[in-house]
Amino acid sequence: MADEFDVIVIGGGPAGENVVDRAVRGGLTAAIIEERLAGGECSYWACVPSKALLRPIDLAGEVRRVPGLSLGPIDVAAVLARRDEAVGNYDDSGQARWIESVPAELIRGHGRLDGPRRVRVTTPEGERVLTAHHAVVLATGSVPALPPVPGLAEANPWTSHEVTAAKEIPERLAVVGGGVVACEMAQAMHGLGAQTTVLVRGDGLLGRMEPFAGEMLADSFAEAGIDVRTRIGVVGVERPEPGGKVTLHLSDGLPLEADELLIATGRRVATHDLGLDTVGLPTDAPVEVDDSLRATGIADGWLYAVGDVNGRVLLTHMGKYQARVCGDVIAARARGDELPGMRDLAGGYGAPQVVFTDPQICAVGRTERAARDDGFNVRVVDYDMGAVAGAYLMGDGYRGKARAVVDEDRKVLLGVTFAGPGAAELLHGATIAVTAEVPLDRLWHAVPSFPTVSEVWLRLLETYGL
Ligand SMILES: Cc1cc2nc3c(=O)[nH]c(=O)nc-3n(C[C@H](O)[C@H](O)[C@H](O)COP(=O)(O)OP(=O)(O)OC[C@H]3O[C@@H](n4cnc5c(N)ncnc54)[C@H](O)[C@@H]3O)c2cc1C
Ligand SMILES: NC(=O)c1ccc[n+]([C@@H]2O[C@H](COP(=O)([O-])OP(=O)(O)OC[C@H]3O[C@@H](n4cnc5c(N)ncnc54)[C@H](O)[C@@H]3O)[C@@H](O)[C@H]2O)c1
Repeated sequence: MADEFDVIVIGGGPAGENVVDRAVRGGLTAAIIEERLAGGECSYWACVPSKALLRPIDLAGEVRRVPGLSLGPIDVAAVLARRDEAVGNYDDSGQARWIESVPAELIRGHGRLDGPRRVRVTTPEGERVLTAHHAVVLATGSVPALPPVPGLAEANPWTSHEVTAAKEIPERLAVVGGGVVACEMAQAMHGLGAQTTVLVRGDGLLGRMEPFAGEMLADSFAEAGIDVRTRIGVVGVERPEPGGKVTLHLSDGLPLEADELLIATGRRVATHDLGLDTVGLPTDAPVEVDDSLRATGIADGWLYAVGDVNGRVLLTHMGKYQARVCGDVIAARARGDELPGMRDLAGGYGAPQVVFTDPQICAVGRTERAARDDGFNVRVVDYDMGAVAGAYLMGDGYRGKARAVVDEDRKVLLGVTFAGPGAAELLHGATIAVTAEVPLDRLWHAVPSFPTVSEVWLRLLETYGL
């Protein structure tokens, strides 16, 4: 006799956990299947450890900007120990207790679809076959992708997994990629003592954001001594001794030697051995969903996908948001409401994101380019954040820049980007303004406190002409 649940979730990361929470709140029974650690990539090998490694570097930057404070050398062992604490020493018993408290059943093992509404789980004790009354939700996340460079796989390079769990800081680190993982981890490893070279295939860092953000970050990296090389490819890799020195052959013809190599060239969805073929879906592509997070092309609509695996936005907070929508939708449909109101709207506005480098790069909504490509009547307003009184008080030589992208037809914000120290906490105001489509003449009455960096909002609106 098969085990039966109202909802079965495959993948116990932040997205999967939030589906279970919402579905159970909606009166359903649920099971969640996890093959590694409950809490997912985010808790152990991504967001949490990376931010634990970056926090001291961020703070050191702040201290350097304020006269009268002195900074001793960073105690690397203490930083790594705090990182270990932040990831619960790779023990998920706290998360497992939380799942029990929902209440939901945590099933440890590898889950795969086995035809409509059925999930086969390989557990340490043997095989279990589960049946879902209402829904199966895929929340299996993503894994690092290695480009097909000769010698690379054999060189056993670091990916985000190894760098966030580093036990030692390499003397010389080569980083391939110019995206968020490359930038954050180059900043962290350099700050902890690695001589760091970043090899970027494109023209600059953070190519999906406003160009000034990547330029400011590249300037800051150069000042700090991080060597950023753009328009360069890796054509071959050699590592004769496992764990020994690694030589990168570059497209400019010059070799680069390093003690460790970090590949940060993006991710692919975790759909390997997930049984997608048993329900007629492609096995190596993101699981396409509609705005209620229901997989498209499935008869009876019992399959959903949330988080990285649907390829919409690879960010924890967006995966959790999708999960809340998805859990509520499943519960509503189970009650017989075939057209529940909940929909993923936020993704369409442009997700908020903070890159935790120095300067912090924060953005929500559309960049100028994306807004123009989408056909909006765009006006761009820029302001030097260093000219705001609150920024001066934050420290000497505060440099920052803000950009607002305005829809001139509706007089609302389409996107906002801030680049500057401590800018992360400015972002949510922008997220509210963009998502709620607050009219600019109404936003004008949201008075920022003096002397905070938030006064940049006032200056942006004045520069616009209000
Ligand atoms: C270095 C790094 C730093 C990041 N920092 C941030 C950040 O600061 N902020 C942010 O918003 N995002 C950040 N991200 C992105 C974030 O980690 C992901 O968007 C997030 O983890 C996605 O959550 P998820 O639940 O979809 O998947 P995951 O967190 O990947 O969890 C999926 C879970 O499913 C399990 N699983 C997979 N297949 C199966 C199976 N067949 N059976 C059973 N279990 C399975 C996996 O073991 C895993 O535990 C970062 C990513 C990286 C790599
Ligand atoms: N603070 C945060 O919010 C945060 C932090 C880390 C990661 N993340 C998320 O995790 C996801 C993965 O991050 P990522 O940095 O791995 O991916 P990414 O897609 O952001 O960046 C990948 C980079 O690698 C480059 N690249 C791709 N293929 C290459 C190749 N063959 N050779 C050389 N360069 C190549 C790309 O041009 C790009 O610069 C992102 O979507 C990101 O949003 C978020």
